Amino acid sequence: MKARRFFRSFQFAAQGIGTALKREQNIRFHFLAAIVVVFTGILTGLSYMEWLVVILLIGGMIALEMINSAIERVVDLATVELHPLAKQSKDMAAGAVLVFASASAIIGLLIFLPKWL
Ligand SMILES: Nc1ncnc2c1ncn2[C@@H]1O[C@H](COP(=O)(O)OP(=O)(O)OP(=O)(O)O)[C@@H](O)[C@H]1O
Repeated sequence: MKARRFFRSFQFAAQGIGTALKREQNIRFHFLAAIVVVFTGILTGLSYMEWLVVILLIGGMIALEMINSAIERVVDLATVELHPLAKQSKDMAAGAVLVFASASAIIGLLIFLPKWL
């Protein structure tokens, strides 16, 4: 019974990923970018620790982008009218994505650049 419940939750989560991929261009872009980064990592040759960091950043970026999309949907569901709190909520969520993306880009450069130069 518990295993069935767990499987159902897993199915819903997979549906969420499918919906995000279908409906959100940003998330498709992040998946594509992740594939490019993994191939570049294989060609460049990363250490065990560097792979751990890269995988963490890729997973974190996609997960955060999905949370951002989820927040946008909840806000749109809560109000169709313009509201300062709706704007703050959407903009903060977008800001969180920007913060993580900037940190990921800097870490990516710190990992890859020394190997290429
Ligand atoms: N209900 C609302 N009330 C006030 N401001 C809003 C509301 N909905 C969106 N905004 C603001 O308007 C701007 C543009 O929002 P818009 O809806 O175009 O994009 P988004 O919903 O943030 O993202 P996406 O384009 O990916 O759907 C953002 O600053 C957002 O915070």
